[in-house]
Amino acid sequence: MPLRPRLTPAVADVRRAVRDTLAATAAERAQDPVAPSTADVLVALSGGPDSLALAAAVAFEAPRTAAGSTPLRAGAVVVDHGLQEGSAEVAERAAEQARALGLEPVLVRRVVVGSEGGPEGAARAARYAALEAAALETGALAILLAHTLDDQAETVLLGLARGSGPTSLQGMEPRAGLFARPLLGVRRETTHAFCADSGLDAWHDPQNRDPAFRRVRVRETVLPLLERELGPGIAEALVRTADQLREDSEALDHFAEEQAEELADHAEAGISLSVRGLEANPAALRQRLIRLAVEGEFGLTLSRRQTLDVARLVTDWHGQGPVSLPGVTVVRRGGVLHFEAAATLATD
Ligand SMILES: Nc1ncnc2c1ncn2[C@@H]1O[C@H](COP(=O)(O)OP(=O)(O)OP(=O)(O)O)[C@@H](O)[C@H]1O
Repeated sequence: MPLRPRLTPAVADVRRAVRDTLAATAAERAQDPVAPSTADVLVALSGGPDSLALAAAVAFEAPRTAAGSTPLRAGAVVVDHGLQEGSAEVAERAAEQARALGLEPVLVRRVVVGSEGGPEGAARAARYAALEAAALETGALAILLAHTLDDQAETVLLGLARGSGPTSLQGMEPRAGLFARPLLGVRRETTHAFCADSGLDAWHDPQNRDPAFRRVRVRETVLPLLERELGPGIAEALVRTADQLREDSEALDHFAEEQAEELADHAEAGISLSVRGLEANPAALRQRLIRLAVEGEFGLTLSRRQTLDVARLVTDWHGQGPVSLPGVTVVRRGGVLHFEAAATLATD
């Protein structure tokens, strides 16, 4: 299937969207040109229209992106979750399409999906682990995911419906560690038009239409209803809100990290924070300081409820006992909050 794309508006839009990410990766590669690698970027390809359009745009743009004195090399990874009948054939077909587009190497990785975090969460965890392993194997500096503006808008709306805080409402990050999402500014209809214009025959995951999933109902019913009732541009508006929240949230994270350096004391048993320092901070910073302490010291991510339980040792102090978190105990003693490994306290 040699790709002879017409340069339609959709093809131009998707190609343009990948250029910045590829240029950033090329600059990174040029810093370390002798590092052993077989690919510089990997496209995470499910075979669906979004990731197929991404794969085709990257296949076109990568050889035109200079990484020092050589062009950028792009490969692909297809993860076979082994959950649906015929999944191996779907994965192999996607891999064939990637090879035909000129991506190299193209890896197919079969994963075993556990049960922790529900079926979707477990599949996602297995997929991300396989993608990271593929990057390690090939020496790739970035894994490109094909989430679109519509995916982002759905994520924000789902977060609003759950009453989430800014961390969820800011949606998916354009870059997080190895993972990059170059299509977050591109509408799904554009990736679909890209495939049609380029003669690419995408796979349509039946789960993407199954109304048992909240996300599918948001996509197929809720967002179209909002657009009808409130006017077009709702998806873009939701993403603008998410972008503003991300900016504010990043600023608060930055201030909290600065404060943590002043307020935190590291001891053998764990970490402690001065109550007076926590009191002097507004709630948003106090909660971040608590989360930072627990995450930095014990690698535990606190829910909002757990964070507020700990914060009450500061804001609603009446001599109450310790707060128990998974593997961590938080106790207030002498004007200080002590975060200690649960086992340490038990043997005191
Ligand atoms: N089986 C897979 N193998 C490799 N990458 C995947 C796989 N499933 C999803 N991804 C990557 O994660 C992104 C988001 O996945 P998600 O399931 O939310 O979207 P999707 O509906 O599968 O999108 P697409 O239209 O690309 O299939 C995909 O765009 C793709 O880049």
